[in-house]
Amino acid sequence: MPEHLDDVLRNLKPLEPIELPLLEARGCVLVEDVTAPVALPPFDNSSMDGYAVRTADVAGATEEFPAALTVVGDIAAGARDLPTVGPGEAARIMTGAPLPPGAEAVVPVEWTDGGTGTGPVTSMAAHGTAPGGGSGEVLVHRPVGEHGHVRARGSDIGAGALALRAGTVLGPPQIGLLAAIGRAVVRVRPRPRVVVLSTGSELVPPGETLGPGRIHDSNSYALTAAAREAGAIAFRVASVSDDAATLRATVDDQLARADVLVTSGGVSVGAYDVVKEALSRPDEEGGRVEFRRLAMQPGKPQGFGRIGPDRTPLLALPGNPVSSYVSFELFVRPVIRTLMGLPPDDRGTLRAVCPEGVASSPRGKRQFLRGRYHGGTVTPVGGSGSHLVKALSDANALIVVPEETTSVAPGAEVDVVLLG
Ligand SMILES: Nc1nc2c(c(=O)[nH]1)N[C@H]1C(S)=C(S)[C@@H](COP(=O)(O)OP(=O)(O)OC[C@H]3O[C@@H](n4cnc5c(N)ncnc54)[C@H](O)[C@@H]3O)O[C@H]1N2
Ligand code: MOO
Repeated sequence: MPEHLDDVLRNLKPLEPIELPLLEARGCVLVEDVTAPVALPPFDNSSMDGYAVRTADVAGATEEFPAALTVVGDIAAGARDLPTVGPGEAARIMTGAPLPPGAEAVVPVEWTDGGTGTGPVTSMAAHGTAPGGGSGEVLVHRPVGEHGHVRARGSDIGAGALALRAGTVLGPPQIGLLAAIGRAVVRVRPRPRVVVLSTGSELVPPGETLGPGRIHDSNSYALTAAAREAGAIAFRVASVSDDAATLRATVDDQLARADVLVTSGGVSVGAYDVVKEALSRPDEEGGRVEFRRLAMQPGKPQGFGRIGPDRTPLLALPGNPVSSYVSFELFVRPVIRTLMGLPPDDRGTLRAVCPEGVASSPRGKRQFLRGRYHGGTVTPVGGSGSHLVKALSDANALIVVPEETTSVAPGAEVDVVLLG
């Protein structure tokens, strides 16, 4: 099984970088060092709604003996023409507004009478209802130190400094930083385009009525959702019936928009296993898919190859719903991550106590049982049947039983891979 993953990832290179608008770059890997063209904050500004003052004017101020200052203006965030604050003066100032010339600090409005001539206030009167707030007199009840409640220019990042290093994965805070320094587009590894195609003449899309012997196509939905969750741009193709020529034509058509192709079903040993039939032969460019049986359960039959003019990777997953999902986790997710320039395995394994144990596991096969993990304990859900989609949806983890282990005693520890 690890050998199969090695084969799948061999010679797989991250996609060529492209420029993307910020929000499209979320989750992508940055490929350039980004420096800040401007300082953050770009100017000294107030961290409180209050009054910009000269510290000497309010030294020793108390509620009993307040400092009375003349209000020389009102400074809202975004203000351009700033009043100069001279001795004995103050300017009413809002959070984020530039510190005016002459002022050295800000006293929060709660330390003042807000210009009301009464006692301490808890807020300012709204400019709309009391437009005179930028004039008159204010009584300040407490002193403030130099730079008090002032956010200094460049205190976050200086102009010309490194904001983000190449290789950073762009999460929401990094996207926010890029926006803050004025970057609208960035150079990143793009999301791979993954085309998901299920096969089987029994398949009916959800929303349509089932006829005799028919089932709803669930794999293409689960796999497309999984590909998107892994970071890909995923397209779901309507299921293809068990006809090799139709399947081959569909796959060839889809190559134009695929960085990766994923199929489900048709890889076992039955008479209608058309994926094998359609993709085993070499294509015009010599690309072909190789089919194998791996020592794992679920997910024993697997196909992998590079096809078409661009040698597009194709992973042919088994049709049983749990098998296809587990196969995606083990093989397709690492492909998507590698193409994005991310480390292939982000899930990791942890140890957990399994109070119920595992009664039996096939010798010589690595078994991936579905489990519910909580606080260091994991409980198997639904048994080993690879048709059990409800149990899969109840699970949040895979319990990994190694090849040489044929049972796990109740209360023993097991390896667990947390899902999603
Ligand atoms: N004689 C043998 N039979 C089987 C073997 C074997 O070694 N010898 N292996 C079994 C294992 S293990 C698996 S896994 C499956 C793999 O079969 P295929 O990949 O050929 O898949 P299908 O036969 O097309 O379907 C299997 C099963 O899954 C259902 N299915 C298929 N596609 C979907 C879908 N899109 N949504 C929901 N369900 C789907 C399908 O109806 C079948 O029930 O082979 C075993 N057999
Ligand atoms: O490998 Mo099958 O995938 O065991 O059900």
